[in-house]
Amino acid sequence: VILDNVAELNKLNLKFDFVVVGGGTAGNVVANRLSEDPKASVLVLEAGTSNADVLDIIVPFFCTRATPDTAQDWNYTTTPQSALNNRSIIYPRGFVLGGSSSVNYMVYTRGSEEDFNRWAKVTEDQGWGWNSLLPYFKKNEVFTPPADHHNTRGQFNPAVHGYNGINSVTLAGFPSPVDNRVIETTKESEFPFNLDPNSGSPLGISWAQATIKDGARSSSATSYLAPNFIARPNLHVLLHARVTRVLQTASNTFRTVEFQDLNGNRSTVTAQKEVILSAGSIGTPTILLHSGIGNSSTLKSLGIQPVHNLPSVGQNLTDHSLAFLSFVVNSNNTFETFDRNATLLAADLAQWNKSRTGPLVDNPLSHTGWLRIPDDSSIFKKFPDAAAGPNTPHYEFIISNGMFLPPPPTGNFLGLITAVVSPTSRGSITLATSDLLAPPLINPNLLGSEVDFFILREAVKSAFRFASSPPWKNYVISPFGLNFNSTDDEIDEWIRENGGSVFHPAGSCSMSPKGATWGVVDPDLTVKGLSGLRVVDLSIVPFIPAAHTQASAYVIGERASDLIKEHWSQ
Ligand SMILES: Cc1cc2nc3c(=O)[nH]c(=O)nc-3n(C[C@H](O)[C@H](O)[C@H](O)COP(=O)(O)OP(=O)(O)OC[C@H]3O[C@@H](n4cnc5c(N)ncnc54)[C@H](O)[C@@H]3O)c2cc1C
Repeated sequence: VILDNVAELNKLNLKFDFVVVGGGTAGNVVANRLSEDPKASVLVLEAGTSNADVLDIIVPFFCTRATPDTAQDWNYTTTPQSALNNRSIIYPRGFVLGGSSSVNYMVYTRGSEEDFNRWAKVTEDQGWGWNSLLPYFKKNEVFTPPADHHNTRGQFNPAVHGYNGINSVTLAGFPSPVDNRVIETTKESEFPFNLDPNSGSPLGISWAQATIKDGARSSSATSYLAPNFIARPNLHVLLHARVTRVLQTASNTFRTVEFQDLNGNRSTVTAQKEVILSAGSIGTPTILLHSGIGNSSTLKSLGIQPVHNLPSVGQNLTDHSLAFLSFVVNSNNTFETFDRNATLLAADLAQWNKSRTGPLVDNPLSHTGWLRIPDDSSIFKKFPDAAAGPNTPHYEFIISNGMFLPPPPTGNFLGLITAVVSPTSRGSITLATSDLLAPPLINPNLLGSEVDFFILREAVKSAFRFASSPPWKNYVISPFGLNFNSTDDEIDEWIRENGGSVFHPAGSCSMSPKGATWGVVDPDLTVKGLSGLRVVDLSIVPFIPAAHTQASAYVIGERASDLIKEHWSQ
Protein backbone atom coordinates (compact mmCIF):
# COMPACT_ATOMS: atom_id res chain seq x y z
CA VAL A 1 0.00 0.00 0.00
CA ILE A 2 1.36 3.45 -0.87
CA LEU A 3 0.17 6.25 1.45
CA ASP A 4 0.47 9.98 0.92
CA ASN A 5 0.20 11.30 4.44
CA VAL A 6 0.85 10.26 8.00
CA ALA A 7 -2.82 10.62 9.03
CA GLU A 8 -3.71 7.71 6.73
CA LEU A 9 -0.94 5.65 8.31
CA ASN A 10 -2.00 6.51 11.87
CA LYS A 11 -5.59 5.48 11.12
CA LEU A 12 -4.35 1.95 10.38
CA ASN A 13 -2.85 1.73 13.89
CA LEU A 14 -0.16 -0.74 12.81
CA LYS A 15 3.09 -1.95 14.30
CA PHE A 16 6.08 -2.61 12.05
CA ASP A 17 8.88 -5.14 12.44
CA PHE A 18 11.11 -3.24 10.03
CA VAL A 19 11.25 0.46 9.17
CA VAL A 20 13.19 1.21 5.98
CA VAL A 21 14.36 4.83 5.70
CA GLY A 22 14.41 5.78 2.00
CA GLY A 23 12.44 4.04 -0.76
CA GLY A 24 15.37 4.22 -3.16
CA THR A 25 17.38 1.71 -5.15
CA ALA A 26 18.55 -0.51 -2.29
CA GLY A 27 15.72 0.36 0.14
CA ASN A 28 12.99 -1.02 -2.10
CA VAL A 29 14.89 -4.28 -2.56
CA VAL A 30 14.95 -4.73 1.22
CA ALA A 31 11.27 -3.76 1.52
CA ASN A 32 10.33 -6.32 -1.11
CA ARG A 33 12.48 -9.18 0.18
CA LEU A 34 11.59 -8.75 3.87
CA SER A 35 7.86 -8.59 3.07
CA GLU A 36 8.09 -11.92 1.21
CA ASP A 37 7.40 -13.38 4.65
CA PRO A 38 3.72 -12.58 5.26
CA LYS A 39 4.41 -12.50 9.01
CA ALA A 40 7.00 -9.70 8.69
CA SER A 41 5.57 -6.18 8.50
CA VAL A 42 7.52 -3.48 6.70
CA LEU A 43 7.17 0.31 6.55
CA VAL A 44 9.14 2.40 4.04
CA LEU A 45 9.51 6.12 4.78
CA GLU A 46 10.34 8.06 1.60
CA ALA A 47 10.96 11.81 1.66
CA GLY A 48 10.19 12.33 -2.02
CA THR A 49 7.24 12.13 -4.35
CA SER A 50 5.50 9.44 -6.35
CA ASN A 51 7.21 8.13 -9.49
CA ALA A 52 3.88 7.44 -11.20
CA ASP A 53 3.00 9.29 -14.42
CA VAL A 54 6.18 11.41 -14.57
CA LEU A 55 7.00 11.29 -18.29
CA ASP A 56 10.65 12.37 -17.90
CA ILE A 57 11.19 9.45 -15.53
CA ILE A 58 9.37 6.88 -17.65
CA VAL A 59 10.60 7.63 -21.20
CA PRO A 60 14.22 6.41 -21.32
CA PHE A 61 15.47 9.04 -23.76
CA PHE A 62 14.19 11.81 -21.50
CA CYS A 63 16.41 10.68 -18.61
CA THR A 64 18.61 13.76 -18.91
CA ARG A 65 15.52 15.88 -18.19
CA ALA A 66 14.58 14.05 -14.98
CA THR A 67 17.24 16.12 -13.14
CA PRO A 68 18.63 18.65 -12.27
CA ASP A 69 16.28 21.24 -10.79
CA THR A 70 13.10 19.18 -10.93
CA ALA A 71 10.46 18.13 -8.41
CA GLN A 72 12.00 14.64 -8.23
CA ASP A 73 15.54 15.88 -7.45
CA TRP A 74 17.03 16.81 -4.06
CA ASN A 75 18.69 19.63 -6.07
CA TYR A 76 21.99 19.52 -4.21
CA THR A 77 25.16 21.32 -5.25
CA THR A 78 28.68 20.50 -4.11
CA THR A 79 31.07 22.70 -2.17
CA PRO A 80 33.56 24.55 -4.45
CA GLN A 81 35.74 21.89 -6.08
CA SER A 82 39.37 22.96 -5.96
CA ALA A 83 40.48 20.86 -8.96
CA LEU A 84 37.62 22.30 -11.03
CA ASN A 85 38.57 25.97 -10.72
CA ASN A 86 36.54 26.16 -7.51
CA ARG A 87 33.26 25.59 -9.29
CA SER A 88 30.33 24.19 -7.28
CA ILE A 89 28.60 21.66 -9.45
CA ILE A 90 25.07 20.30 -9.52
CA TYR A 91 24.68 17.03 -7.64
CA PRO A 92 21.34 15.38 -8.42
CA ARG A 93 19.82 12.58 -6.28
CA GLY A 94 16.38 11.05 -6.71
CA PHE A 95 13.78 12.68 -4.43
CA VAL A 96 11.13 10.20 -5.49
CA LEU A 97 10.04 6.63 -4.93
CA GLY A 98 12.78 4.50 -6.52
CA GLY A 99 15.37 7.09 -5.44
CA SER A 100 18.19 7.58 -7.89
CA SER A 101 17.08 4.49 -9.87
CA SER A 102 14.06 6.61 -10.90
CA VAL A 103 16.15 9.48 -12.27
CA ASN A 104 19.47 7.93 -13.34
CA TYR A 105 20.61 7.28 -16.92
CA MET A 106 19.89 3.55 -16.58
CA VAL A 107 23.34 2.30 -17.66
CA TYR A 108 23.72 -1.22 -16.28
CA THR A 109 27.29 -2.21 -15.39
CA ARG A 110 28.44 -4.33 -12.47
CA GLY A 111 32.19 -3.78 -12.15
CA SER A 112 35.11 -6.17 -12.19
CA GLU A 113 35.54 -9.41 -10.31
CA GLU A 114 38.55 -7.73 -8.66
CA ASP A 115 36.43 -4.80 -7.42
CA PHE A 116 34.26 -7.10 -5.31
CA ASN A 117 37.12 -9.35 -4.24
CA ARG A 118 38.72 -6.20 -2.83
CA TRP A 119 35.54 -5.58 -0.78
CA ALA A 120 35.83 -9.13 0.57
CA LYS A 121 39.49 -8.58 1.44
CA VAL A 122 39.07 -5.25 3.25
CA THR A 123 35.96 -6.37 5.14
CA GLU A 124 37.35 -9.87 5.86
CA ASP A 125 34.03 -11.28 4.71
CA GLN A 126 34.09 -13.55 1.65
CA GLY A 127 30.37 -12.94 1.25
CA TRP A 128 31.21 -9.60 -0.41
CA GLY A 129 33.44 -11.27 -3.04
CA TRP A 130 32.48 -11.71 -6.70
CA ASN A 131 31.66 -15.41 -6.49
CA SER A 132 29.26 -14.83 -3.60
CA LEU A 133 27.67 -11.74 -5.15
CA LEU A 134 27.18 -13.10 -8.69
CA PRO A 135 24.06 -15.08 -7.66
CA TYR A 136 22.69 -11.84 -6.17
CA PHE A 137 23.36 -9.90 -9.39
CA LYS A 138 21.35 -12.60 -11.15
CA LYS A 139 18.65 -12.54 -8.49
CA ASN A 140 18.19 -8.81 -9.13
CA GLU A 141 18.11 -9.13 -12.90
CA VAL A 142 15.59 -10.24 -15.48
CA PHE A 143 17.32 -9.97 -18.85
CA THR A 144 14.65 -8.84 -21.31
CA PRO A 145 14.62 -8.68 -25.14
CA PRO A 146 15.15 -5.14 -26.48
CA ALA A 147 12.12 -3.08 -27.53
CA ASP A 148 12.68 -3.77 -31.25
CA HIS A 149 13.27 -7.51 -30.67
CA HIS A 150 16.33 -7.45 -32.95
CA ASN A 151 18.72 -10.38 -33.02
CA THR A 152 21.08 -9.74 -30.07
CA ARG A 153 23.56 -12.51 -30.86
CA GLY A 154 27.09 -11.18 -30.51
CA GLN A 155 25.92 -8.20 -28.45
CA PHE A 156 26.03 -9.79 -24.97
CA ASN A 157 26.91 -13.04 -23.21
CA PRO A 158 23.69 -14.80 -22.13
CA ALA A 159 25.60 -16.99 -19.65
CA VAL A 160 26.39 -14.16 -17.24
CA HIS A 161 22.85 -12.79 -16.89
CA GLY A 162 19.83 -13.57 -14.73
CA TYR A 163 16.43 -14.39 -16.18
CA ASN A 164 14.24 -14.86 -13.11
CA GLY A 165 14.98 -11.67 -11.22
CA ILE A 166 12.94 -8.53 -10.73
CA ASN A 167 14.69 -5.57 -12.35
CA SER A 168 14.82 -5.55 -16.14
CA VAL A 169 18.10 -5.23 -18.06
CA THR A 170 18.20 -5.01 -21.83
CA LEU A 171 20.16 -3.92 -24.92
CA ALA A 172 19.33 -0.90 -27.09
CA GLY A 173 15.95 -1.18 -28.79
CA PHE A 174 16.66 1.24 -31.63
CA PRO A 175 19.78 1.15 -33.80
CA SER A 176 22.21 4.07 -33.49
CA PRO A 177 23.81 5.57 -36.61
CA VAL A 178 27.23 5.27 -34.93
CA ASP A 179 26.95 1.54 -34.18
CA ASN A 180 28.94 0.34 -37.19
CA ARG A 181 31.77 2.82 -36.73
CA VAL A 182 32.11 1.92 -33.05
CA ILE A 183 32.30 -1.78 -33.84
CA GLU A 184 34.78 -1.11 -36.67
CA THR A 185 36.96 0.79 -34.18
CA THR A 186 37.10 -2.25 -31.91
CA LYS A 187 39.13 -3.93 -34.61
CA GLU A 188 41.90 -1.46 -33.67
CA SER A 189 44.12 -3.06 -31.04
CA GLU A 190 43.85 -0.26 -28.46
CA PHE A 191 40.06 -0.59 -28.21
CA PRO A 192 39.20 -4.30 -28.22
CA PHE A 193 35.63 -5.58 -28.37
CA ASN A 194 34.30 -7.18 -25.18
CA LEU A 195 31.19 -9.30 -25.68
CA ASP A 196 29.87 -8.49 -22.21
CA PRO A 197 31.20 -5.95 -19.69
CA ASN A 198 29.16 -7.61 -16.93
CA SER A 199 31.05 -10.92 -16.86
CA GLY A 200 33.45 -9.72 -14.16
CA SER A 201 36.04 -8.88 -16.85
CA PRO A 202 34.87 -5.50 -18.16
CA LEU A 203 37.88 -4.29 -20.21
CA GLY A 204 37.09 -3.29 -23.80
CA ILE A 205 34.24 -1.72 -25.76
CA SER A 206 30.77 -3.26 -25.44
CA TRP A 207 27.18 -2.75 -26.45
CA ALA A 208 25.49 -0.75 -23.72
CA GLN A 209 23.07 -2.51 -21.36
CA ALA A 210 20.38 -0.56 -19.55
CA THR A 211 17.67 -1.00 -16.93
CA ILE A 212 14.78 -0.65 -19.34
CA LYS A 213 11.74 -2.86 -19.86
CA ASP A 214 9.71 -2.83 -23.09
CA GLY A 215 10.84 0.70 -23.92
CA ALA A 216 10.25 2.23 -20.45
CA ARG A 217 12.47 2.77 -17.38
CA SER A 218 12.79 -0.13 -14.97
CA SER A 219 13.52 1.32 -11.50
CA SER A 220 13.32 -0.15 -8.01
CA ALA A 221 9.88 1.49 -7.82
CA THR A 222 8.50 -0.09 -11.01
CA SER A 223 10.14 -3.47 -10.34
CA TYR A 224 10.54 -4.22 -6.61
CA LEU A 225 7.36 -2.27 -5.80
CA ALA A 226 5.42 -3.46 -8.87
CA PRO A 227 1.63 -3.80 -8.32
CA ASN A 228 1.82 -7.48 -7.30
CA PHE A 229 4.35 -6.64 -4.55
CA ILE A 230 2.88 -3.40 -3.27
CA ALA A 231 -0.45 -5.20 -2.87
CA ARG A 232 1.01 -7.24 0.01
CA PRO A 233 -0.93 -6.39 3.19
CA ASN A 234 2.32 -6.41 5.21
CA LEU A 235 4.08 -3.77 3.06
CA HIS A 236 3.40 -0.03 3.52
CA VAL A 237 5.14 2.90 1.89
CA LEU A 238 4.68 6.44 3.21
CA LEU A 239 5.63 9.24 0.79
CA HIS A 240 6.60 12.81 1.78
CA ALA A 241 8.04 11.42 5.04
CA ARG A 242 11.38 13.08 5.57
CA VAL A 243 13.40 11.35 8.26
CA THR A 244 15.24 13.81 10.46
CA ARG A 245 16.88 11.53 13.06
CA VAL A 246 17.04 8.07 14.57
CA LEU A 247 16.47 8.10 18.33
CA GLN A 248 17.63 5.85 21.16
CA THR A 249 14.96 3.36 22.13
CA ALA A 250 17.19 1.96 24.89
CA SER A 251 20.86 2.44 25.66
CA ASN A 252 22.85 2.00 22.41
CA THR A 253 19.71 0.77 20.64
CA PHE A 254 18.24 2.89 17.86
CA ARG A 255 14.90 1.54 16.70
CA THR A 256 12.93 4.81 16.71
CA VAL A 257 12.72 7.05 13.68
CA GLU A 258 11.70 10.72 13.74
CA PHE A 259 10.23 12.14 10.53
CA GLN A 260 8.53 15.24 9.24
CA ASP A 261 5.62 15.56 6.82
CA LEU A 262 4.96 18.23 4.18
CA ASN A 263 3.26 20.46 6.74
CA GLY A 264 6.30 20.39 9.00
CA ASN A 265 4.65 18.11 11.58
CA ARG A 266 7.02 15.66 13.27
CA SER A 267 6.11 12.08 14.24
CA THR A 268 8.00 9.02 15.41
CA VAL A 269 7.67 5.34 14.65
CA THR A 270 9.48 2.50 16.43
CA ALA A 271 10.48 -0.68 14.63
CA GLN A 272 9.84 -3.88 16.58
CA LYS A 273 12.96 -5.50 15.14
CA GLU A 274 15.21 -3.00 13.34
CA VAL A 275 15.60 0.21 11.38
CA ILE A 276 17.27 0.02 7.98
CA LEU A 277 18.85 3.25 6.74
CA SER A 278 18.71 3.30 2.93
CA ALA A 279 18.79 7.06 2.35
CA GLY A 280 21.83 6.86 0.06
CA SER A 281 25.40 8.15 0.27
CA ILE A 282 24.26 11.68 1.14
CA GLY A 283 21.06 11.05 3.11
CA THR A 284 22.33 8.25 5.37
CA PRO A 285 25.38 10.03 6.87
CA THR A 286 23.29 13.21 7.20
CA ILE A 287 20.69 11.39 9.31
CA LEU A 288 23.37 9.66 11.42
CA LEU A 289 25.19 12.93 12.13
CA HIS A 290 21.98 14.73 13.15
CA SER A 291 21.28 11.78 15.46
CA GLY A 292 24.55 12.32 17.31
CA ILE A 293 26.28 9.37 15.63
CA GLY A 294 29.58 10.61 14.19
CA ASN A 295 32.67 12.47 15.29
CA SER A 296 31.64 13.53 18.79
CA SER A 297 33.82 16.63 19.01
CA THR A 298 32.70 17.98 15.61
CA LEU A 299 29.07 17.31 16.52
CA LYS A 300 29.47 19.09 19.84
CA SER A 301 30.91 22.15 18.12
CA LEU A 302 27.76 22.29 15.98
CA GLY A 303 25.54 22.11 19.05
CA ILE A 304 24.45 18.52 18.40
CA GLN A 305 24.42 16.21 21.42
CA PRO A 306 26.88 13.39 20.63
CA VAL A 307 25.45 9.95 21.38
CA HIS A 308 27.93 7.54 19.82
CA ASN A 309 31.45 8.44 18.66
CA LEU A 310 31.95 7.11 15.13
CA PRO A 311 34.37 9.46 13.34
CA SER A 312 34.14 7.70 9.96
CA VAL A 313 30.51 8.74 9.40
CA GLY A 314 30.46 10.90 6.24
CA GLN A 315 34.15 10.28 5.44
CA ASN A 316 35.56 8.27 2.51
CA LEU A 317 33.02 9.80 0.06
CA THR A 318 34.15 8.62 -3.37
CA ASP A 319 32.84 9.51 -6.81
CA HIS A 320 33.70 9.16 -10.48
CA SER A 321 34.84 12.39 -12.16
CA LEU A 322 34.15 13.00 -15.83
CA ALA A 323 34.76 15.31 -18.74
CA PHE A 324 31.89 15.85 -21.19
CA LEU A 325 33.97 15.38 -24.31
CA SER A 326 32.27 15.60 -27.69
CA PHE A 327 33.32 15.87 -31.30
CA VAL A 328 31.84 17.97 -34.10
CA VAL A 329 30.65 15.61 -36.81
CA ASN A 330 29.80 15.76 -40.45
CA SER A 331 26.21 14.46 -40.16
CA ASN A 332 22.79 15.75 -39.30
CA ASN A 333 21.57 12.37 -38.10
CA THR A 334 22.43 12.96 -34.42
CA PHE A 335 20.34 13.69 -31.32
CA GLU A 336 20.86 17.42 -31.78
CA THR A 337 18.70 17.45 -34.91
CA PHE A 338 15.63 16.15 -33.19
CA ASP A 339 16.37 17.92 -29.90
CA ARG A 340 16.04 21.17 -31.84
CA ASN A 341 13.00 20.14 -33.85
CA ALA A 342 9.78 20.04 -31.82
CA THR A 343 7.81 18.45 -34.69
CA LEU A 344 10.22 15.53 -35.00
CA LEU A 345 10.29 15.04 -31.24
CA ALA A 346 6.47 15.10 -31.04
CA ALA A 347 6.31 12.42 -33.74
CA ASP A 348 8.80 10.26 -31.81
CA LEU A 349 6.80 10.69 -28.61
CA ALA A 350 3.58 9.78 -30.43
CA GLN A 351 5.26 6.63 -31.69
CA TRP A 352 6.55 5.82 -28.19
CA ASN A 353 3.06 6.36 -26.73
CA LYS A 354 1.46 4.17 -29.34
CA SER A 355 3.82 1.22 -29.51
CA ARG A 356 6.82 1.77 -27.17
CA THR A 357 9.10 1.79 -30.21
CA GLY A 358 11.34 4.35 -31.94
CA PRO A 359 14.32 6.38 -30.73
CA LEU A 360 12.85 7.23 -27.31
CA VAL A 361 13.00 3.62 -26.06
CA ASP A 362 16.69 3.96 -25.19
CA ASN A 363 18.86 6.15 -23.02
CA PRO A 364 21.21 8.31 -25.11
CA LEU A 365 24.22 6.00 -25.14
CA SER A 366 25.07 3.19 -27.49
CA HIS A 367 28.32 1.73 -26.11
CA THR A 368 30.48 1.74 -23.03
CA GLY A 369 34.25 1.28 -22.95
CA TRP A 370 36.33 0.27 -19.91
CA LEU A 371 40.00 0.96 -20.43
CA ARG A 372 43.38 1.23 -18.72
CA ILE A 373 46.31 3.58 -19.09
CA PRO A 374 49.55 1.64 -19.76
CA ASP A 375 51.16 -0.09 -16.76
CA ASP A 376 54.43 1.74 -17.46
CA SER A 377 52.79 5.20 -17.28
CA SER A 378 55.00 7.76 -15.53
CA ILE A 379 52.36 8.37 -12.84
CA PHE A 380 52.82 4.83 -11.50
CA LYS A 381 56.44 5.64 -10.67
CA LYS A 382 55.08 8.15 -8.16
CA PHE A 383 51.84 6.55 -6.98
CA PRO A 384 50.53 2.98 -6.78
CA ASP A 385 47.91 1.80 -9.25
CA ALA A 386 44.57 2.37 -7.50
CA ALA A 387 42.55 -0.02 -9.66
CA ALA A 388 41.44 -3.17 -7.84
CA GLY A 389 43.62 -5.29 -10.15
CA PRO A 390 45.03 -5.64 -13.67
CA ASN A 391 41.62 -6.48 -15.15
CA THR A 392 39.97 -3.40 -13.68
CA PRO A 393 39.70 -0.20 -15.74
CA HIS A 394 41.16 3.21 -14.92
CA TYR A 395 38.75 5.09 -17.15
CA GLU A 396 35.52 4.81 -19.09
CA PHE A 397 34.19 5.92 -22.47
CA ILE A 398 30.47 6.63 -22.73
CA ILE A 399 29.70 6.72 -26.43
CA SER A 400 26.61 8.44 -27.74
CA ASN A 401 25.17 9.73 -31.01
CA GLY A 402 25.15 13.30 -29.76
CA MET A 403 26.14 15.52 -26.89
CA PHE A 404 24.89 14.44 -23.49
CA LEU A 405 24.60 18.05 -22.40
CA PRO A 406 22.04 20.51 -23.78
CA PRO A 407 23.64 21.23 -27.19
CA PRO A 408 24.69 24.64 -28.51
CA PRO A 409 22.36 26.25 -31.10
CA THR A 410 24.16 24.74 -34.07
CA GLY A 411 26.31 21.73 -34.85
CA ASN A 412 26.04 17.97 -34.63
CA PHE A 413 28.13 15.85 -32.31
CA LEU A 414 29.53 12.50 -31.29
CA GLY A 415 29.46 12.20 -27.49
CA LEU A 416 32.48 10.53 -25.95
CA ILE A 417 32.34 11.19 -22.25
CA THR A 418 35.49 10.15 -20.41
CA ALA A 419 35.44 9.30 -16.71
CA VAL A 420 37.92 8.22 -14.00
CA VAL A 421 36.59 4.97 -12.57
CA SER A 422 39.23 3.83 -10.04
CA PRO A 423 39.78 7.14 -8.25
CA THR A 424 42.12 7.82 -5.33
CA SER A 425 40.53 11.12 -4.23
CA ARG A 426 38.21 11.00 -1.26
CA GLY A 427 35.72 13.62 -0.07
CA SER A 428 33.16 13.92 2.70
CA ILE A 429 29.62 14.65 3.81
CA THR A 430 29.57 16.99 6.80
CA LEU A 431 27.02 19.25 8.45
CA ALA A 432 27.09 23.02 8.21
CA THR A 433 24.54 23.48 10.99
CA SER A 434 22.35 21.59 13.41
CA ASP A 435 19.28 22.65 11.36
CA LEU A 436 17.68 19.28 10.58
CA LEU A 437 16.43 20.41 7.19
CA ALA A 438 19.51 22.24 5.90
CA PRO A 439 21.38 20.48 3.09
CA PRO A 440 24.70 18.93 4.20
CA LEU A 441 28.08 20.08 2.87
CA ILE A 442 28.81 17.74 -0.04
CA ASN A 443 32.45 17.59 -1.04
CA PRO A 444 33.12 14.74 -3.50
CA ASN A 445 36.63 16.19 -4.03
CA LEU A 446 36.40 15.55 -7.78
CA LEU A 447 39.80 15.03 -9.43
CA GLY A 448 41.32 15.90 -6.07
CA SER A 449 44.42 13.77 -6.58
CA GLU A 450 47.27 13.96 -9.07
CA VAL A 451 46.59 10.38 -10.24
CA ASP A 452 42.94 11.03 -10.99
CA PHE A 453 43.76 14.16 -12.97
CA PHE A 454 46.49 12.33 -14.89
CA ILE A 455 44.09 9.52 -15.76
CA LEU A 456 41.39 11.88 -17.02
CA ARG A 457 43.92 13.74 -19.19
CA GLU A 458 45.10 10.41 -20.63
CA ALA A 459 41.47 9.37 -21.17
CA VAL A 460 40.83 12.53 -23.19
CA LYS A 461 43.90 11.80 -25.33
CA SER A 462 42.74 8.21 -25.75
CA ALA A 463 39.35 9.52 -26.90
CA PHE A 464 41.18 11.67 -29.48
CA ARG A 465 42.87 8.51 -30.80
CA PHE A 466 39.53 6.69 -30.86
CA ALA A 467 37.76 9.48 -32.76
CA SER A 468 40.59 10.02 -35.23
CA SER A 469 40.98 6.33 -36.09
CA PRO A 470 40.12 5.21 -39.65
CA PRO A 471 36.41 4.29 -39.07
CA TRP A 472 35.67 7.96 -38.20
CA LYS A 473 37.38 9.42 -41.25
CA ASN A 474 35.12 11.96 -43.03
CA TYR A 475 32.74 11.79 -40.05
CA VAL A 476 34.53 13.34 -37.06
CA ILE A 477 35.72 16.88 -37.79
CA SER A 478 37.30 17.99 -34.51
CA PRO A 479 36.97 17.84 -30.74
CA PHE A 480 34.50 20.44 -29.47
CA GLY A 481 36.22 23.09 -27.36
CA LEU A 482 39.65 21.52 -27.94
CA ASN A 483 41.60 20.41 -30.99
CA PHE A 484 43.46 17.25 -31.89
CA ASN A 485 46.77 19.05 -31.23
CA SER A 486 45.81 20.53 -27.85
CA THR A 487 48.69 20.53 -25.37
CA ASP A 488 48.49 18.90 -21.94
CA ASP A 489 48.11 22.34 -20.37
CA GLU A 490 45.21 23.18 -22.66
CA ILE A 491 43.54 19.85 -21.93
CA ASP A 492 44.04 20.38 -18.19
CA GLU A 493 42.46 23.82 -18.24
CA TRP A 494 39.56 22.50 -20.34
CA ILE A 495 39.05 19.71 -17.78
CA ARG A 496 39.05 22.21 -14.90
CA GLU A 497 36.40 24.27 -16.69
CA ASN A 498 34.28 21.38 -18.00
CA GLY A 499 34.87 18.52 -15.59
CA GLY A 500 32.07 17.19 -13.43
CA SER A 501 30.67 14.07 -11.82
CA VAL A 502 29.04 10.88 -13.08
CA PHE A 503 26.82 11.26 -9.97
CA HIS A 504 28.05 8.08 -8.29
CA PRO A 505 28.66 9.17 -4.67
CA ALA A 506 29.60 6.10 -2.62
CA GLY A 507 31.37 4.98 0.49
CA SER A 508 30.37 7.63 3.06
CA CYS A 509 29.40 4.99 5.68
CA SER A 510 31.96 2.36 4.80
CA MET A 511 32.04 -1.25 5.97
CA SER A 512 35.12 -2.40 7.83
CA PRO A 513 36.01 -5.68 9.54
CA LYS A 514 34.21 -6.49 12.76
CA GLY A 515 36.18 -4.93 15.59
CA ALA A 516 38.02 -2.41 13.38
CA THR A 517 38.62 1.05 14.81
CA TRP A 518 37.62 2.71 11.50
CA GLY A 519 34.49 2.35 9.39
CA VAL A 520 30.79 2.82 10.12
CA VAL A 521 29.21 -0.59 9.65
CA ASP A 522 30.27 -4.19 10.21
CA PRO A 523 30.24 -6.58 7.23
CA ASP A 524 26.66 -7.55 8.23
CA LEU A 525 25.82 -3.82 7.76
CA THR A 526 24.88 -3.18 11.41
CA VAL A 527 26.16 0.17 12.70
CA LYS A 528 29.29 -0.44 14.77
CA GLY A 529 28.65 -0.59 18.49
CA LEU A 530 24.87 -0.16 18.22
CA SER A 531 21.85 -2.42 17.96
CA GLY A 532 18.67 -2.08 16.00
CA LEU A 533 20.27 -0.09 13.19
CA ARG A 534 21.61 -1.21 9.84
CA VAL A 535 22.72 0.72 6.72
CA VAL A 536 21.78 -0.73 3.32
CA ASP A 537 22.71 1.50 0.39
CA LEU A 538 25.72 2.58 -1.65
CA SER A 539 27.24 4.42 1.31
CA ILE A 540 28.54 1.12 2.75
CA VAL A 541 31.08 0.33 0.03
CA PRO A 542 34.71 0.60 1.15
CA PHE A 543 35.80 1.21 -2.48
CA ILE A 544 33.67 2.45 -5.35
CA PRO A 545 33.43 -0.21 -8.07
CA ALA A 546 34.85 0.71 -11.48
CA ALA A 547 31.33 0.79 -12.89
CA HIS A 548 28.09 2.70 -12.85
CA THR A 549 26.79 2.15 -9.38
CA GLN A 550 23.13 1.14 -9.47
CA ALA A 551 23.91 -2.57 -9.96
CA SER A 552 25.99 -2.45 -6.75
CA ALA A 553 23.16 -0.73 -4.88
CA TYR A 554 20.75 -3.46 -5.99
CA VAL A 555 23.12 -6.25 -5.06
CA ILE A 556 23.78 -4.69 -1.63
CA GLY A 557 20.00 -4.65 -1.12
CA GLU A 558 19.72 -8.30 -2.13
CA ARG A 559 22.54 -9.59 0.09
CA ALA A 560 21.48 -7.40 3.02
CA SER A 561 17.97 -8.86 2.84
CA ASP A 562 19.37 -12.36 3.25
CA LEU A 563 21.61 -11.21 6.14
CA ILE A 564 18.61 -9.65 7.91
CA LYS A 565 16.40 -12.69 7.34
CA GLU A 566 19.13 -14.99 8.60
CA HIS A 567 19.64 -12.86 11.71
CA TRP A 568 15.96 -12.93 12.65
CA SER A 569 15.50 -16.63 11.91
CA GLN A 570 17.98 -17.56 14.66
C1 LIG B 1 21.46 11.83 -12.64
C2 LIG B 1 22.01 10.50 -12.26
C3 LIG B 1 22.42 9.61 -13.25
C4 LIG B 1 22.93 8.37 -12.90
N1 LIG B 1 23.16 7.47 -13.89
C5 LIG B 1 23.46 6.19 -13.57
C6 LIG B 1 23.49 5.18 -14.57
O1 LIG B 1 23.24 5.43 -15.75
N2 LIG B 1 23.79 3.91 -14.18
C7 LIG B 1 24.06 3.59 -12.87
O2 LIG B 1 24.35 2.43 -12.59
N3 LIG B 1 24.00 4.52 -11.91
C8 LIG B 1 23.68 5.80 -12.22
N4 LIG B 1 23.55 6.73 -11.24
C9 LIG B 1 23.88 6.34 -9.84
C10 LIG B 1 22.88 5.37 -9.22
O3 LIG B 1 21.58 5.67 -9.61
C11 LIG B 1 23.04 5.40 -7.69
O4 LIG B 1 24.37 5.09 -7.35
C12 LIG B 1 22.14 4.42 -6.95
O5 LIG B 1 20.83 4.49 -7.44
C13 LIG B 1 22.19 4.71 -5.47
O6 LIG B 1 21.31 3.87 -4.76
P1 LIG B 1 21.04 4.06 -3.21
O7 LIG B 1 20.04 3.04 -2.82
O8 LIG B 1 22.32 4.11 -2.48
O9 LIG B 1 20.42 5.55 -3.06
P2 LIG B 1 19.14 6.18 -3.75
O10 LIG B 1 18.63 5.35 -4.86
O11 LIG B 1 19.46 7.60 -4.06
O12 LIG B 1 18.03 6.12 -2.61
C14 LIG B 1 17.98 6.95 -1.49
C15 LIG B 1 16.52 7.21 -1.16
O13 LIG B 1 16.41 7.72 0.14
C16 LIG B 1 15.54 8.84 0.14
N5 LIG B 1 15.95 9.70 1.25
C17 LIG B 1 17.11 10.39 1.37
N6 LIG B 1 17.11 11.07 2.55
C18 LIG B 1 15.94 10.79 3.16
C19 LIG B 1 15.35 11.19 4.38
N7 LIG B 1 15.98 12.03 5.20
N8 LIG B 1 14.14 10.71 4.70
C20 LIG B 1 13.47 9.87 3.88
N9 LIG B 1 13.98 9.46 2.69
C21 LIG B 1 15.20 9.92 2.35
C22 LIG B 1 15.76 9.47 -1.23
O14 LIG B 1 14.70 10.34 -1.58
C23 LIG B 1 15.88 8.23 -2.11
O15 LIG B 1 14.62 7.76 -2.51
C24 LIG B 1 23.07 8.00 -11.53
C25 LIG B 1 22.66 8.88 -10.54
C26 LIG B 1 22.12 10.12 -10.89
C27 LIG B 1 21.65 11.04 -9.80
